[in-house]
Amino acid sequence: MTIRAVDVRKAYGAKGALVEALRGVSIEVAGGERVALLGKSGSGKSTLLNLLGGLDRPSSGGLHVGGSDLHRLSGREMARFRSTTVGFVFQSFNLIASRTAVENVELPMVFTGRPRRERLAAARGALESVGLGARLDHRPDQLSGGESQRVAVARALVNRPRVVLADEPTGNLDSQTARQVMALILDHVREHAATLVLVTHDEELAAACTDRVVRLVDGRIASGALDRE
Ligand SMILES: Nc1ncnc2c1ncn2[C@@H]1O[C@H](COP(=O)(O)OP(=O)(O)OP(=O)(O)O)[C@@H](O)[C@H]1O
Repeated sequence: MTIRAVDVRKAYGAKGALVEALRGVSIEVAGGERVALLGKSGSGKSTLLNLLGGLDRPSSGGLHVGGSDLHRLSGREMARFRSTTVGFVFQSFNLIASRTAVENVELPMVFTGRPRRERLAAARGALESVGLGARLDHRPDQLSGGESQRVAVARALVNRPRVVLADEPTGNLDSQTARQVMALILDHVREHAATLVLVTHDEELAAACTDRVVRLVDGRIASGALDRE
């Protein structure tokens, strides 16, 4: 699924204390392509990723993912787009503390209308596929960091998203666990010809796991916006 941002700007805060996180970003990522977003802290990487996944809205500019013009969607349509099309993985896992592993993975399926029994079976299957079949009923505080991130990956991928957006997914993991987590994400991307945008500080990870590196500097793209660059 193709992702396209056209002259996207994003400012936070009110007049007088305005932070311009993105200052006119245009980028295209082809269906099935894997792109890394690199840049210094504060350069706008997470802001851009959140806009591409419909977690936030731009101040101006166009965002097109597959056939959807994200900037035109209602809140309800946006929630549907996120749950059916996008899988998010965050550095800090973002699991729901009061829910078990299986309940966390079930959550994105609630919007699909599948019956609960089927959702739970799919959640169990997804956890088994990331090697957590023995941790189904554990809550996040009963899991290690690596296990938590594998639950988060199972949750992100359970609806078979055509777009995977990962924000420093291995930032809190040791190198061996980091490799396992990246392998799970990359296997999904390959198997489903999904589009991957990976935010990272790690040049080596970017080179090993993606087809193209896009660099952000102060809210603008410095290089890599087009695949011929
Ligand atoms: N919700 C917010 N409210 C106000 N300012 C924000 C908000 N989110 C981000 N910013 C500001 O926007 C700019 C870009 O932030 P962003 O998180 O996109 O950068 P980043 O490149 O992902 O950084 P890091 O590598 O540290 O995660 C920063 O100056 C940040 O302080």
